[in-house]
Amino acid sequence: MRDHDRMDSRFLGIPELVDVPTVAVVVDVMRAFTVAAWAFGQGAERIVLAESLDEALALKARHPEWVTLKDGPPAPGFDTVNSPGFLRSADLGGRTVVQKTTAGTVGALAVKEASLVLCAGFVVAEATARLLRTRACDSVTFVVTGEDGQADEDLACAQYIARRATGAGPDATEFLRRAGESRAAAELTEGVREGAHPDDVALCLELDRFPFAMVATLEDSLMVLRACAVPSLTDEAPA
Ligand SMILES: O=C(O)[C@H](CS(=O)(=O)O)OP(=O)(O)O
Ligand SMILES: [Mg+2]
Repeated sequence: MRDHDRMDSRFLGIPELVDVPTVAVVVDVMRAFTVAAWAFGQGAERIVLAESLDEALALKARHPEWVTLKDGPPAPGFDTVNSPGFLRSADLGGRTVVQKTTAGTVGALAVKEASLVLCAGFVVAEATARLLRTRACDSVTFVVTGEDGQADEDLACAQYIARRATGAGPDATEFLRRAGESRAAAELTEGVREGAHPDDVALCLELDRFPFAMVATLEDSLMVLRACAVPSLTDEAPA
C-alpha cells in the first residue's frame, strides 16, 4: 500500500521542463485554469488547449460553434477573454471551448506526453489533491506556469495542493495570502492586464469553488481538457 506521506514533489517553471514527467499538475491561478474551471462550471463539455492564436482561429473557422477565448483584450475571431468574471455569465452548456493563453495553456502543452496531466488553480485544489491520492501518485511534477516558475500565486497553489495530496491538512490562509499579494493579482487589480473583470482576483482566490479536477489528454492530436469527478475520501482504500 502506498504511503501518501511520501509523495515526491518538484516545482518547475516551463523553461525547466527538460524531461517528460509521469504525472504533471500544471498550475495557473491567474487566470487560465480558474477560467477553465468556470467554463466547466458553466456547462462546457471540453476545452481544447490551442498551441497558438493561429491554431485557435483555424479551429474556429472549421467549427464556428466552438467558443474561442484568449488572454489580453477582445480580438477578432475570439468570442471572449480569459476572465472568470466575464465567463461566469456565459451559457456554455455542451459547448467546446478553445483556450489560448500566455502561460497556462503553454504549460499544459509542454507536458502533453506525460501519462497524467492535471490543470489546476485554487478553485479545484482539493479535487486535484484527491485525484493524486486516489491514483496513488508517488512522484508529481508541478508546473508553475507564471513568470518562468517564479509566479507566487502559482507556486503557493502548487505547494498547497502538494501538501493536501499527502494527506496533510494545511490551513489555506497563508497560501491564499501569498497569491493575493502576487504580482499577477496586483496587475489585474491595477488594470495592467487587459481583458480583466473587477472580480477576477477574488474569483481566482476562491478555494475549492468546484468539486471536479481537470484532466488533459491528447485526443486526435489536440490537447483536450475535461472535468473529472473525483471519488470522495471515504471511497479511498485505507492507507
Ligand atoms: O490572462 C492572464 O491572466 C495571463 C496573461 S497576462 O499575464 O495577463 O498577459 O495568462 P495566463 O496564461 O492565464 O496566466
Ligand atoms: Mg497566470
